[in-house]
Amino acid sequence: MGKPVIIALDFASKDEVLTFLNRFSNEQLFVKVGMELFYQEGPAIIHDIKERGHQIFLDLKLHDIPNTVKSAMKGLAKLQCDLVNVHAAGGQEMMMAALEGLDQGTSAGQRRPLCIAVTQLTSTSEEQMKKEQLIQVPLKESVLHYAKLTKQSGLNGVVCSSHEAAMIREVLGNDFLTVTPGIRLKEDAAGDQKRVATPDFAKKAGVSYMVVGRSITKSENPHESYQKFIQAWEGVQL
Ligand SMILES: O=C(O)c1cc(=O)[nH]c(=O)n1[C@@H]1O[C@H](COP(=O)(O)O)[C@@H](O)[C@H]1O
Repeated sequence: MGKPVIIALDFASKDEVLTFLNRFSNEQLFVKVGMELFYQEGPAIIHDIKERGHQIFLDLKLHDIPNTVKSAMKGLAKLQCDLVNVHAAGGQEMMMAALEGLDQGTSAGQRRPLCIAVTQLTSTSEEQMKKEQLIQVPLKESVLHYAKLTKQSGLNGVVCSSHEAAMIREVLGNDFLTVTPGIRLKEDAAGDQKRVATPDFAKKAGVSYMVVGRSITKSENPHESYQKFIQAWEGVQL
């Protein structure tokens, strides 16, 4: 596995992204392009980032009828990102359609992007889930249910919080990816995230990749902040 940190490039323009990436000119990063950036800059931004040799998680969280998701994924596969995602709440048929689309859009000799599914957003609390989604089981049970459905659908892993990662690994195996946002150093503000954890907690839980946005991108010294997350991870001996 490469770097354990996926940096969320939640910027509104290509200029801001390039200014940010220039601070890391000698390093190969794993970065995430989400809705904010992709909706402003379109597919061209993927080419710009790939040109610099970084790995890309294209986080568009597809959630629609199976046919629409399949067609969208067929197009997204052509961008040759490393990782893409959907919402598990879209259901098994939709997740299988996503894979079919990715397969169709991947040319011979190219590697199909890995595909993971969001279980419960890390900005969702158990109380909120019960009240707003009318899901009456504990949040961990809901996350595990979605993770099982995701695996049954043939996907490569899930987005969850670090608090559910150990359980998912135990039930679904070490090869099933757990990608966890809501990562903060002790001194960082949680902001809108509800299920947060530190990098050392994440490592002990067996997380595959930590997603970190604002703690790095809004920092006065992003390079130093990035290193802090890497060092905190590497400091934990399992
Ligand atoms: O799929 C995601 O990446 C994602 C899922 C989730 O449950 N929670 C979550 O925060 N994210 C993304 O992870 C990033 C977290 O950013 P920060 O809260 O700034 O570290 C954002 O880009 C979110 O869109």
